Amino acid sequence: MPSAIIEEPQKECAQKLYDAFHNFGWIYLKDFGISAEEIDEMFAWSKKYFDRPIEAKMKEKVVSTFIAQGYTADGAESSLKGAVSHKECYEHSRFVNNNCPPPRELDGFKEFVDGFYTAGLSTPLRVTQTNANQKCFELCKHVLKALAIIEGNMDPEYFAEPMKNANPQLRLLHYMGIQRKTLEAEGHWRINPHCDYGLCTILFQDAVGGLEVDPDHSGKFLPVTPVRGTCVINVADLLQRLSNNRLKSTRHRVTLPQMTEEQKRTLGPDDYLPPRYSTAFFVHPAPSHTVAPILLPGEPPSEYEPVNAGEWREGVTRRNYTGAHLTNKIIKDEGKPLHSQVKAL
Ligand SMILES: O=C(O)CCC(=O)C(=O)O
Ligand SMILES: [Fe+2]
Repeated sequence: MPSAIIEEPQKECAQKLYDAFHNFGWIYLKDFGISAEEIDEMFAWSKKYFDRPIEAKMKEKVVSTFIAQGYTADGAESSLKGAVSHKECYEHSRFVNNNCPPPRELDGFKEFVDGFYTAGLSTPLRVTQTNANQKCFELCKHVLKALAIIEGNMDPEYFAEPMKNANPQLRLLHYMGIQRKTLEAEGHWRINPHCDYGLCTILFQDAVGGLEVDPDHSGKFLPVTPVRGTCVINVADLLQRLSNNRLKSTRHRVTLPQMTEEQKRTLGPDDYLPPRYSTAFFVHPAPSHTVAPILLPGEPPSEYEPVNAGEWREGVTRRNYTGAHLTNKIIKDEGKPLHSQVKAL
């Protein structure tokens, strides 16, 4: 039973958020404390990171599915057999970042991306300035609290403990400039249709477009048109399991943006689409946390078994990186489970 008294305005806001997640699976959020300029800064850092030579980035590639941290080259990760996702990305972790470019490579980058996690920690890790990226971790905690207030009569503080040692994953994405005909070919995407596999995802996109969602899993994808100064939040697999399908994991993909004939004519030489930048913040609970479905009174047993969050995450990461369909098997699986490396905060 809820252990705290929730004020009406807070409850009303939580209800709106919950209804949007329940009915659509994803939302746009505005006025959430991160300005459009701060989001621009995020993409400016991304651009600096990806503009470096491929040899430098490959030295920092992801080498373990337990600590999926570092660089992933074009084509090295795909969650769909037979699909090619034309993107490169950089994953940053809250705790272990051995594959982060050193200051001599990219001065200031580590401090910037580290900052996604540091707000709100009551330890020496806490920093006094508050910038956009620190607010991401705070934002995800607020969103989860709002959902807990409404969902299945949960304790509003339900997520406080699993988020304390949580290791959400920050992912900077760069979709290289690409010919239109490549993306029009069967099985080619900027990112193939998939569901995220944490609790939920906070996503920032630039103005290029191409993100689409299929919340009903019916194959009918709708464009998520970029709106400056907003972020998009979508439900992911663990929240679907936890809520016993009351919240549905949102299927999504990135492909050709919707374009008028005029826009197609002005694409430039050889029909190249401009590059696209986005940043995802995948909200995962602490690896030791068990995610078990919450049943409403009288509900029949769930189709979902309880899962350990760390094993779940590692299992999906392994599938995405080492599927037989991928030629670039970069994972050596030599890492130790993350929770055994995390020092007590
Ligand atoms: O780039 C985007 O807009 C979506 C990225 C995404 O879905 C992912 O990385 O899981
Ligand atoms: Fe995704």
